[in-house]
Amino acid sequence: MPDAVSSVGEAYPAVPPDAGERSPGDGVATGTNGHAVEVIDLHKSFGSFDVLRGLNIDFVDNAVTTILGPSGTGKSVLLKHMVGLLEPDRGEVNVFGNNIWSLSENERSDMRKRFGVLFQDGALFGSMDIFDNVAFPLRKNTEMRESEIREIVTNRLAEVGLSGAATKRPNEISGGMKKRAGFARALVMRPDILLFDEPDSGLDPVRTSLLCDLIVEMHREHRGTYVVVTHDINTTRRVSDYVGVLWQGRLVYYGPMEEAMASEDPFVRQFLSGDSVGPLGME
Ligand SMILES: Nc1ncnc2c1ncn2[C@@H]1O[C@H](COP(=O)(O)OP(=O)(O)OP(=O)(O)O)[C@@H](O)[C@H]1O
Repeated sequence: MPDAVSSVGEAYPAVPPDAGERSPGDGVATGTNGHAVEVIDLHKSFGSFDVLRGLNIDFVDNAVTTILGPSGTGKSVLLKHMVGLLEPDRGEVNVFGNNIWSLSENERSDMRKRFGVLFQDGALFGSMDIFDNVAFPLRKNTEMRESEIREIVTNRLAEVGLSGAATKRPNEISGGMKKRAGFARALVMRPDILLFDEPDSGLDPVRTSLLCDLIVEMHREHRGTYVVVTHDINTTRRVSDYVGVLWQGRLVYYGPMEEAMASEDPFVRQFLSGDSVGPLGME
């Protein structure tokens, strides 16, 4: 297993990522330039539908970047490329300076272990209790003794406020608790990069706020590069260091959170205000 902690730097780079036009191979041969993941000219089509159409975005090491965008614009497809579950038609995804698709299958598999993913519904196994769900990645991917696993899982469950739910099955707990259990499981391998696919979906505003606080707290505690896909402006405001807006398979805005909130950019303004009039249409 790769050393999940040492590769992550301590501070945010002062310079935000370059979201301009680039070609594969540009400036990626050496190191990461403070970027955990670099997405370069990414294209992906399904049949005749061009989903990603030359997407460029870099994810700053140790920062929380939120990706906003209308439904169907390719946010989940982007996350799947980042973790190496989808192969680009064109372009590159470099993780800590390595193009995922230049790696051997074994190396790619090791690379995937540097990611944690929190799916919309927590993606818990219904047949296992919460403890076993959280322990699953450790049992599958490591040689750890059961006593070590117990200690780690107990700590992670305490951090997400689920100590009392360890023996419950997923169908015995609420949607918010499932998300927290999914979060504990995503953290258990000490990932360098954590991907959240709409962590707030299906939660009421109070539980959304509590989950956001937890994301911020866990990031402060464990560090790492967090990428949060959401439609929720309150989530964006609460958790983000940087904000990107995706539309029609391209990045149409990128900036630090405070700038995004004050931005006059028409894409950002329309998304933040939920206005039906503006550049973001149904097509
Ligand atoms: N494996 C696939 N095969 C065919 N089409 C796909 C596949 N995966 C995604 N798509 C299509 O790509 C488009 C973008 O999907 P994606 O799930 O990335 O959107 P999204 O921006 O995450 O939307 P939402 O906010 O609604 O979750 C959609 O039209 C979707 O149907």
